[in-house]
Amino acid sequence: MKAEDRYKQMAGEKAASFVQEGMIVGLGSGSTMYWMVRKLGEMVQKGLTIAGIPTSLQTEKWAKEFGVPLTSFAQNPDIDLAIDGADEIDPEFRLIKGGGGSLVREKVVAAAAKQFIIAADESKVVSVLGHFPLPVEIVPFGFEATALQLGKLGCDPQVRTKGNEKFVTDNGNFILDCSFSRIEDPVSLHHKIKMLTGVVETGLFLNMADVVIIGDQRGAQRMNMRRGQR
Ligand SMILES: O=C(CO)[C@H](O)[C@H](O)COP(=O)(O)O
Repeated sequence: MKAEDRYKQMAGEKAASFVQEGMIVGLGSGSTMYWMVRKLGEMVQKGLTIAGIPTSLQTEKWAKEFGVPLTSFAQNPDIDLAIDGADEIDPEFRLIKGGGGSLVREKVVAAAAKQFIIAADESKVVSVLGHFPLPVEIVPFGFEATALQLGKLGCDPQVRTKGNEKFVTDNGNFILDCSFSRIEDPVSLHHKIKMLTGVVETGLFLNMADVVIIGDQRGAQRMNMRRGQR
């Protein structure tokens, strides 16, 4: 196994240890979450009673495969704990997410959760957000016009593709990947993008993460948030 995958496994499994008896758990998406969901499956086999709300169809499949019971917002609109991965994490725990294309469901679940934990390998920690192209989910109708408006904010939006086709999210939408290089003011950028007609959601997760667990060569440890920022 590559070092990066081992770090993801360590971080994902450590995040699973935060889950307690009786919790409703938001199950994030991406390869780090594979390990988290797998670990939860083992914990359930040993007697833990929980129910998960998956943030993607892929995560739902993993949960079923590993025997993690699922529930829905209709039955449980309050989530005790959401766990997810990230594409970039800055010192104030601001995130870029959506590399896997599940950002809308991930954000809905995280916003409904009392606590939000991020698990990632060390490569995701950055001093300034923006090197990873910011995913923005948009409705397909008139996406060319939405892309034009987004470009005026200082990026060159690229429609995400899968093979020869446009990538379609679990919500039936498209994703524009927007390279800004350095996002100096994530709050302002998020609001500007959200104001554009046709935009569903941005991959900027601001003031949401409570705990960040990073896997590296020393194991999996909690990252300290830079003080005085929230
Ligand atoms: O935001 C996400 C999916 O939309 C993922 O959490 C993010 O892309 C990290 O993925 P991985 O754990 O595979 O590195």
